[in-house]
Amino acid sequence: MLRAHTVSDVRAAEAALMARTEPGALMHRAAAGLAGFVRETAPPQVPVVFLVGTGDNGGDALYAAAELARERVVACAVVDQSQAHRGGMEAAYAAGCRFVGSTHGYPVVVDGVVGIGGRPGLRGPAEGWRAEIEADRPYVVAVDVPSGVDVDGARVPEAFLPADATVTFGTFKNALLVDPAAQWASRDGLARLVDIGLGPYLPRPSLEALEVTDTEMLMRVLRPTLAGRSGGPVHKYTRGVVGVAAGSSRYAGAAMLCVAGARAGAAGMVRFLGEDDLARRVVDRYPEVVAHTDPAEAGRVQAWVVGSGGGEAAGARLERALGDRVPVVVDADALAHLPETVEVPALLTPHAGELATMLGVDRDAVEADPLGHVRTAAQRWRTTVLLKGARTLVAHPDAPVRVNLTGTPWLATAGAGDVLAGLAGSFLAAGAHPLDAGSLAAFVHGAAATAASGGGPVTAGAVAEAIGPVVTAWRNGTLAASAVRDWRTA
Ligand SMILES: NC(=O)C1=CN([C@@H]2O[C@H](COP(=O)(O)OP(=O)(O)OC[C@H]3O[C@@H](n4cnc5c(N)ncnc54)[C@H](O)[C@@H]3O)[C@@H](O)[C@H]2O)[C@@H](O)CC1
Repeated sequence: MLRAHTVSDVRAAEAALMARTEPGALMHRAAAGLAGFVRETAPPQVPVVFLVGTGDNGGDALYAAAELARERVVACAVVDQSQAHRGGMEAAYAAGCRFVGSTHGYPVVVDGVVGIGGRPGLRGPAEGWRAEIEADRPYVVAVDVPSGVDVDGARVPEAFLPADATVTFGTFKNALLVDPAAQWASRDGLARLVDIGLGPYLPRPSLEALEVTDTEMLMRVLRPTLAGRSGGPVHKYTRGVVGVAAGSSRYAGAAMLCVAGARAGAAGMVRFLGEDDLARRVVDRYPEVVAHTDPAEAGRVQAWVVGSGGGEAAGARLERALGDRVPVVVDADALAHLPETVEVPALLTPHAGELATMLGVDRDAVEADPLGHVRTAAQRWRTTVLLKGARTLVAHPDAPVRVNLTGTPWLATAGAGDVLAGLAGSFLAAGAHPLDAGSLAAFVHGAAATAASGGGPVTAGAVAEAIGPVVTAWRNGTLAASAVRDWRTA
């Protein structure tokens, strides 16, 4: 798992580690990692300017500047020379760095104005540098975090310094993984992490993200299928049955796509419950699905998916599903019918607009602070909430929030959410905890979209078709990290 920690947890871990290391050792490790990244990014003939603030973030920048000044032209623009890191300033002078007041003429800018000690926003000369950068468009490398962002909340104020890449130290920070701040931290989607030895001193993370190397959670959900001799015989019922009560005559496609997601996942069987005509069309399309039109005759399921394209029937369907006392995915129209308390293990899957309605706030407020709002909803219903977005979040009231790092902007397409809900339902039916079902579904869904897209437009149906091969590759260890996401920006 990739992990992010809060500022206070990073500071506590740093203090514990510093008590056992030479003074300045951590800063030198950070600076060496930063200098190494700049070296990889820009050839030696490219001059670099370092923006230096008054704290240790500026200290990292100064030592990296000193290291690189032996190889290339390096300048430092310092917020306040009298308050800058003393050892770092001496090293930069001794190495022959130029001291300048502007970023003009430097194709690479390293932003060491503030790191985790910064208050959101920019002040003093940094405001002017921001304007210069906006005009000149140099390549900006942020030190630890882009200066001015809200590091724990991942929100962005009006004034901050967007980066093309970020080099971070010890662990990820929330602002590097969660939008909107994460959008401004790196053009290819993920900050570079430099190990400075904090690992053993870090507590439970604030955020976690599944990676291609994390097959353990997937294997747990596949266990009913792969149990073999120790687990007894395997048949479709032991793998789990997922019930899909989705779609309406108006949104027939939602039923198809939700079933497409459900049948591609871990469950052994899909039951569909819906209107006569729709049930017939689902079976025509997917003959392996068992369809019912009368709720009283729908057999047992291990999990329900309710609401995708559900129209007016969504409320009644949700009530009925909750009455079955099995885990449930509550999607789209059914979210408006949530009871005050949900008594079964549940995964709520709103997008920003639906979450805003659930919480009685504006959609803009959710988009400006998705992490805060998904946490609020998880607490409010004491259940797992999956907030769909470019970086989908899955929050449970008692666990680190999971952020999904797979996918492509092409996945923002009609019907993709229906596929996700069905897929999550199949993992629930196979016995996964809602937090794992949601995180696995988001991971596989994003990876399938990336595979199906190949860098261009993709349909929700094509995403569903790509799920099986992605699960197979993930299980077999042949899923490449570079193949699960495509976040290149223009
Ligand atoms: N905590 C750690 O484990 C490590 C921290 N290191 C570096 O140290 C940084 C944290 O250093 P500090 O605690 O000194 O804090 P920062 O350097 O992030 O910022 C604090 C300084 O910036 C000023 N400031 C605050 N908000 C501002 C704003 N909005 N605009 C302009 N100036 C502002 C403050 O007056 C203070 O002087 C990390 O981000 C990282 O770069 C590294 O040296 C390695 C280890």
